[in-house]
Amino acid sequence: MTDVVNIREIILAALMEILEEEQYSHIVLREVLEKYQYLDKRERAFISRVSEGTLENLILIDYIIERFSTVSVANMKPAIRTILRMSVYQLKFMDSVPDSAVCNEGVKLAQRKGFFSLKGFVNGVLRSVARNMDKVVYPQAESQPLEYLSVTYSMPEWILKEWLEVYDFDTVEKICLDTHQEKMTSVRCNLDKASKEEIVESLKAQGITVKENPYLKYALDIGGYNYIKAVEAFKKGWLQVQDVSSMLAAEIAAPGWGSYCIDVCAAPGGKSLHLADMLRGSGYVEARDVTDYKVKLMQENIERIGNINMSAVLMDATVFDAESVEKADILIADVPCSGLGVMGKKADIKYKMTPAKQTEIVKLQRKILDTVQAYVKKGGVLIYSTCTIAAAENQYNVKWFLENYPFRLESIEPYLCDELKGKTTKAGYLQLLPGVNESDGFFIARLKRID
Ligand SMILES: C[S@@+](CC[C@H](N)C(=O)[O-])C[C@H]1O[C@@H](n2cnc3c(N)ncnc32)[C@H](O)[C@@H]1O
Repeated sequence: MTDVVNIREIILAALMEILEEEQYSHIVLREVLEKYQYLDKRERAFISRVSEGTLENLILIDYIIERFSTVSVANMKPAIRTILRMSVYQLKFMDSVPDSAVCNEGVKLAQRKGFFSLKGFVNGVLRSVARNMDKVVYPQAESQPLEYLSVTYSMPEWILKEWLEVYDFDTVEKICLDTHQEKMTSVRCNLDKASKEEIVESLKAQGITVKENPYLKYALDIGGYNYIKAVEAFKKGWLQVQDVSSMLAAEIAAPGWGSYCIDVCAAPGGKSLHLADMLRGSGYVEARDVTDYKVKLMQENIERIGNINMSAVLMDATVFDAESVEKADILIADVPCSGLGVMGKKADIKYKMTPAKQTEIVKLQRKILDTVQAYVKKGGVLIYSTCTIAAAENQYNVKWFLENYPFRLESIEPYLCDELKGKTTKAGYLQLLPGVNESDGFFIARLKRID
């Protein structure tokens, strides 16, 4: 590596932004890798691995630090806390870096950041961790199930408690484990533009790994590419990056020929584009979102694909629009949510979400539903979806909605493969669980207007 100290300084700065300044990890890390494109592949891989690994395992790392530090992690200076965290990640998970190098670099980093008086503290904690890592006693599943799940998988206890109210221990452990697994990317093939064979061939010609998706014939799982915008099949508009769970939302919406669709929280446009493809030039899709930036993002996608009956519209879903009343055959409310179903892709979500923030999100979801339900025609369908596993945002919101508005749940079994049919699908909704299903965590309900 060209300059190990600088590489670690880059990681420290990125982690500080994410953990101490509330920035989103996927944005910070993308910007860092763009900025340091000139570094060699190994150095960039080191930056990604240490940053992402530290985030994914933060609770476990803090647990280890607490065993060897006289100062609690919460009371440390932010830079010292972050140096210890990223160093302990390397000690625990990276055999390729010698312990002595991790300790020395941690101490040098503290010095470079001006903490001369804390050099001894950093050195002491790191060397104790390095010497005694094998002796750390961890919570056991039998005697301390909550602490065991929390420390082993670095999952906040409040989230686990919510899940354990609804699912058994084994299911919760599968969800937790899945957040640490490397994932392939789901893509939706646009079979009107190219056959699946052509798309697979084009991907393989670029050295990309391709796997069939178990739930939908036109979905593929791909891996081993660097940058999606450089993938030929993507540039030609043959495929969209979209998790299969999100594709299922459009499948369950099942727009008929000529349907008018309104997607009230549409950006970046995955489900809207999917609906437009399904309409095959008939009907129309209005893809709305609340910021200029996001509407532009959708416009870019519309232009790349070309020739579709869809427009991107700037509109706040919490503000009533009289012109939309009873206009939609299909209304998609893929509302903002806590995102606990996509933690495997965005490791910091689990630390940034809190019960108070979740309560605010539920209020926003209900406000959006309250406003947009009137846009559904009589006999039309409202699809309510989220990328979370929280009952408060999913099942309880649907229950609240049915108690207050003239809709009923409708079976979604006609739209699902056998593997996905289960306890609730006849009743009209589906909760996908990462680690149990081969998808993100996602919730979909099909609600039909009855008055
Ligand atoms: C879960 S994402 C939607 C993903 C999208 N449906 C797709 O499939 O690509 C939620 C979206 O809601 C948007 N949003 C948040 N508050 C909103 C509001 N008041 N009105 C409209 N859109 C809003 C966010 O900008 C975000 O793009």
